[in-house]
Amino acid sequence: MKAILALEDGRLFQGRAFGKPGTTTGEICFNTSMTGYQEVITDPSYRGQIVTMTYPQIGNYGVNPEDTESSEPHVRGFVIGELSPIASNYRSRQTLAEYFTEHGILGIEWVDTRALTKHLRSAGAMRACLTTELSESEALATAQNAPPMEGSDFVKEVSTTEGYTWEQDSRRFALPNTVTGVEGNWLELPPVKHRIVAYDFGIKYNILRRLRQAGFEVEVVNARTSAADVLARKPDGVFLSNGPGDPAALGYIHDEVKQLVGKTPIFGICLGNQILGHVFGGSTYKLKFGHRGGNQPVKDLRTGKISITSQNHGFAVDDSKLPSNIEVTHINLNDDTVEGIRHKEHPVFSVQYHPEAAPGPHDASYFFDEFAALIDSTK
Ligand SMILES: NC(=O)CC[C@H](N)C(=O)O
Repeated sequence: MKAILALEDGRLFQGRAFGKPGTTTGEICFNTSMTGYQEVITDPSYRGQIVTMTYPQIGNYGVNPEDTESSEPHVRGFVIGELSPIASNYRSRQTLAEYFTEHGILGIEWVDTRALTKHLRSAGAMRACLTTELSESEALATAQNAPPMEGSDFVKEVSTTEGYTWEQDSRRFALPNTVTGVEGNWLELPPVKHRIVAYDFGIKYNILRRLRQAGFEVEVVNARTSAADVLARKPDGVFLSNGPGDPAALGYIHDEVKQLVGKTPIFGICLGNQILGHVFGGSTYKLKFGHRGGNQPVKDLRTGKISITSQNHGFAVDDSKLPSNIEVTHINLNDDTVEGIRHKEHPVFSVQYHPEAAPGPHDASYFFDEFAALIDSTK
């Protein structure tokens, strides 16, 4: 079945549909990761977006139940060069096309994703319509009428309704006995040392796994939980998660987090970093085309060390608006944008990128232990 991808500026692409036929709109963005399509598709931060993968062939290792980053896919649509005709891996349970059909997601293959990505890099992020039903002119009009990403609160769609304590089976990380031949070959989890509350703005499973591996018991709460409610639980610290949409549209969250600063140690990732930017009196702005992929170079300004990092963000903290009690600790070497900040008086720090990887490099994974050390230093 034929599919059309129409960009709001009139650029059109045609290809072959897979997954669930229909019509979908969203902000179109590109991800340069070579592997990890399943983690990308299920990352709640992609809510409201049509994602293009620049890696030419996708789907070759299928879909398995262990590599999801949340309970469902969040991309509004998926654009690729070629859907692998073979899904082959010992953990694969279904093909990507079957998974999309089951979850109602429309994909398009046979798109020149290099041309599309170069177009987005020069023209900037924009709205798009992906359809198997509409004509080219109808698809274009639908893209132009879609709501913009600026001002969108998607956190309310993805945050957990009920609070819960993260339970982790250490065997999740094991290679099965059928591969290793060894009974009980799994990663032992350390004993719980700290108890924290994590705000769920669209949290990825691997953040929860990495926090547990660093000795945290994590109580996950809805994005609307008040600061008073969080403090009443007497946590050792508070974590602010990643999440979708425009960080400037979340005033109700900024107001609560503001009341936590100075009361408890805080660590934020991605949307959590942007929320802290607002809480500290600064602001965020939309990047021309965002950072999404597993090869983003970040410099730690305190040590001079460079990490290759996993990223997924379309907004950034404006360093010119940060007050003098906030230190910019990390910058992106591609465009000098803010990648990490720290409060000079209170135990609060955050990074714009993804130390949990999933997918991507593990250079930055030490931040989970740094949060534990920060909590210890304040006790
Ligand atoms: N991964 C995230 O937390 C993304 C944060 C925000 N939605 C952005 O696009 O910049």
